[in-house]
Amino acid sequence: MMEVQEYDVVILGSGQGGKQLAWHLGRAGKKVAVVERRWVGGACPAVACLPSKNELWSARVANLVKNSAHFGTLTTGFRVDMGKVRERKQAMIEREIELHLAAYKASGAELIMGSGRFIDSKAIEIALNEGGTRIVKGNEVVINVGSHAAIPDVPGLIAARALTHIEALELEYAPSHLIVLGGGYVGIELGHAYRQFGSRVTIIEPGKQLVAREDADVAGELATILRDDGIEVLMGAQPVSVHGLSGDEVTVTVRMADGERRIEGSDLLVAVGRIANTSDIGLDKTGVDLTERGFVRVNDRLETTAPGIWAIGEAAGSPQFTHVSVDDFRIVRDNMAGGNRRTSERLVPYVMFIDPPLAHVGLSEAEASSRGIPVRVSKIPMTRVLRTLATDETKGFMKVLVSSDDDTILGFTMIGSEAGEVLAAVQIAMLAKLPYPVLRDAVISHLTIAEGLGPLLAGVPPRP
Ligand SMILES: Cc1cc2nc3c(=O)[nH]c(=O)nc-3n(C[C@H](O)[C@H](O)[C@H](O)COP(=O)(O)OP(=O)(O)OC[C@H]3O[C@@H](n4cnc5c(N)ncnc54)[C@H](O)[C@@H]3O)c2cc1C
Ligand SMILES: NC(=O)c1ccc[n+]([C@@H]2O[C@H](COP(=O)([O-])OP(=O)(O)OC[C@H]3O[C@@H](n4cnc5c(N)ncnc54)[C@H](O)[C@@H]3O)[C@@H](O)[C@H]2O)c1
Repeated sequence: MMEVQEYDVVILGSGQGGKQLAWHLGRAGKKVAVVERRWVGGACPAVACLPSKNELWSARVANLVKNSAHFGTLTTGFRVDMGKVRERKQAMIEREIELHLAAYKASGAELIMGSGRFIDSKAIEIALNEGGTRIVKGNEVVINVGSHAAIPDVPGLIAARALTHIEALELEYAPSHLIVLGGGYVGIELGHAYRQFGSRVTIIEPGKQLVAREDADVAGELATILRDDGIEVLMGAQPVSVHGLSGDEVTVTVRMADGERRIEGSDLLVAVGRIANTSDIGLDKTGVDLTERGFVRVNDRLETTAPGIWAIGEAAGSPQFTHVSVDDFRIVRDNMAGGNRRTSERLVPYVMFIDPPLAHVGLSEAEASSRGIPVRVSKIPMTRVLRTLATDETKGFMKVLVSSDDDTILGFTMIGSEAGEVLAAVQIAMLAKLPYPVLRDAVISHLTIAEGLGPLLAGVPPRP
């Protein structure tokens, strides 16, 4: 019988919240093990947020150079070196790995590289990457195994060896024509980046709008921006078959309201959502239940249905953002220590990093309406923000929702230059429960984008 090594806490998956918890508990003197099969710091710094934003930044530079004559800088032709783009991204990932290893070492938490699977309620057998097996058991266990890209059941898609975000971030060429399945976060961010690198891009979205959770005016503005930049956006387009091979020649047939259409391209990216990595980790041995969609069932303290087992991040069905997984860590940390923090009490912002970005926090108009919450709405185009006169970054708008009952800010959405930074200012006002006239009348530096909050909030209609 193999030795079972006992720990105070075992964390399965070095995800965004789990690693923070490991470092915290390790520093506090607990005996902690983290089991990670592939990426030292989880998906975000290896194959998701950081590498994608790194390449998106390179794409923005390419776009600025392409348009530099407009700003008075003349170049004698330019070309994008995708090998160099990938190399810069890879160097950042290597630095991240070193930083993560140093953080593990400094905290005293043990990182075990291997694939983990429950064999008992709190015991995990690890197939070690270096060969061999270990069994670790935690007094408490945390599941932080994340998710992977879903591959829809479309005939010919598997044979076409389509890219997911992982392979798309490794390309050493800009595809001549990239076809993207999915008009969500990954498809739009990477599709837009490759357009800026010079690819022809077609985005195929079965829904009636892009980014389903946003208001129709937001999704419409986004589609306009993508189309103005030369991206073909097909909505209400259901992929029915795929032929050929991504990286060579690939054809996607879609069914649309007016019949079938064939799109011929060179490369195919699949970005249709995520599936939790929960199917093969032995949860049947634990008493941990899953939801119908395969996420670990948790309460809003992030406790699973098995005592002493917690779940964090995407595997727990939390909103699919790194900052949410990190907040899950804070909730589990405090609840493990006897506190009572809840996921239902938090305000979750998010930013889609296209150029210009889309940022949102709080209620949308559609949510307010479906929940019967009366709101006052103000919206201004980015052309009303004085800074855009200087930068020519005039695309997009700002929109704010204020309660009709009092002066509370309930929601904010912006597509426009620096949207993510302006978002944080509004989010802080919301957290502080600042009545909107206080922010409206704040002295905000001229000539910043945030200055636009003045005219935006001045446009809030009076209380009915
Ligand atoms: C292309 C892309 C770009 C993104 N950009 C952003 C962004 O800009 N901002 C943002 O907030 N979010 C972004 N996200 C989302 C963000 O990456 C995720 O929400 C975040 O990484 C989720 O973290 P997590 O804690 O759930 O786990 P993850 O970071 O997914 O980590 C889970 C870890 O568990 C490991 N694991 C799984 N099963 C096992 C097992 N059986 N044994 C051992 N280890 C296992 C995996 O290898 C992985 O390392 C992006 C996602 C993608 C795909
Ligand atoms: N900037 C960020 O914070 C960032 C960036 C990337 C990803 N993410 C996170 O990762 C999550 C996953 O991203 P994603 O883009 O994979 O999913 P998504 O849920 O954002 O979008 C998936 C899209 O694919 C469409 N779709 C579904 N089935 C399809 C099919 N058969 N063919 C074509 N399209 C289909 C859906 O209608 C939807 O619009 C995001 O929701 C987000 O939470 C965040």
